[in-house]
Amino acid sequence: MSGGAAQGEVLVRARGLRKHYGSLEVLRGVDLTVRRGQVVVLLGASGAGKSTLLRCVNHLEAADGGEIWVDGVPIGFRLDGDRLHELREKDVARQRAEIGMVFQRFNLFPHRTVLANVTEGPVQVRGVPRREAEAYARELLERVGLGDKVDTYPDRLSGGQQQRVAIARALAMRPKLLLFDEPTSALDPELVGEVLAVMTELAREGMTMIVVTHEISFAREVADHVVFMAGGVVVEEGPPEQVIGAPQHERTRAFLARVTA
Ligand SMILES: Nc1ncnc2c1ncn2[C@@H]1O[C@H](COP(=O)(O)OP(=O)(O)OP(=O)(O)O)[C@@H](O)[C@H]1O
Repeated sequence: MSGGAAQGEVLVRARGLRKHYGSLEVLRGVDLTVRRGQVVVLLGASGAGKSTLLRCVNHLEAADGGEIWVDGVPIGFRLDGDRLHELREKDVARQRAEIGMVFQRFNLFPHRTVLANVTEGPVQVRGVPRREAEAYARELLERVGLGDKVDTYPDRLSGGQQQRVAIARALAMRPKLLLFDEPTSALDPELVGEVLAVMTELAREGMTMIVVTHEISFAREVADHVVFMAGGVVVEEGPPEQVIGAPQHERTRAFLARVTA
């Protein structure tokens, strides 16, 4: 989608990432590289570790081993000269503010208008003046096709509209990276397209994105790079025409046959 992005600088680099819950090893040495402007789609069956990987990139989970760097900054640590220090809460909040996340469930504040849902982060986390945050929020809501819904409350919106508010909310922080965790799987089928259209537009504009989805046509048409995970490891990765068009691994073939059936 992003054309020359393959030559872009590395924005996310994970090396040998490990994570376990009790005796369950969820990530067993995962490497991931995302370049600026790239759209990377993570595919894999339920339990493969995709969400956990996203949550490690976004500070929602701490990895047990390995490293992740976002824009040259190690997640969980701050570099001071050549010394690593554990981040303080404030630093973590700042790092997270630069990474937008859109979840399967939209997690909007029900008692706040659409506009207030979008301005909340910039006003409270970043200290952006409300007037400025509101002007930008209106612009973003216009972009996701909800310019006429600013004063509406979330429960008056369809699932697709709520997810588009959630995307505008993630963009309001002016993130350098957007993470999507199955953004369309809670939607009625007829509403999936409107959310994918917004995501496709963002990809065209050069937003760097990691997307966990089972929407194979989105992966085929929009992704620059597809990563197929199973059992906490990356089984196969490459451009969509390779991983989706001509998968090399039996597990990838079986997965694709199942989701496209
Ligand atoms: N907080 C947690 N505590 C215990 N186990 C967890 C926790 N989070 C995830 N798991 C387990 O880790 C495994 C991987 O989960 P993860 O959500 O990363 O997989 P996934 O590939 O995203 O699958 P899904 O599509 O179902 O979300 C699953 O077996 C899940 O039950």
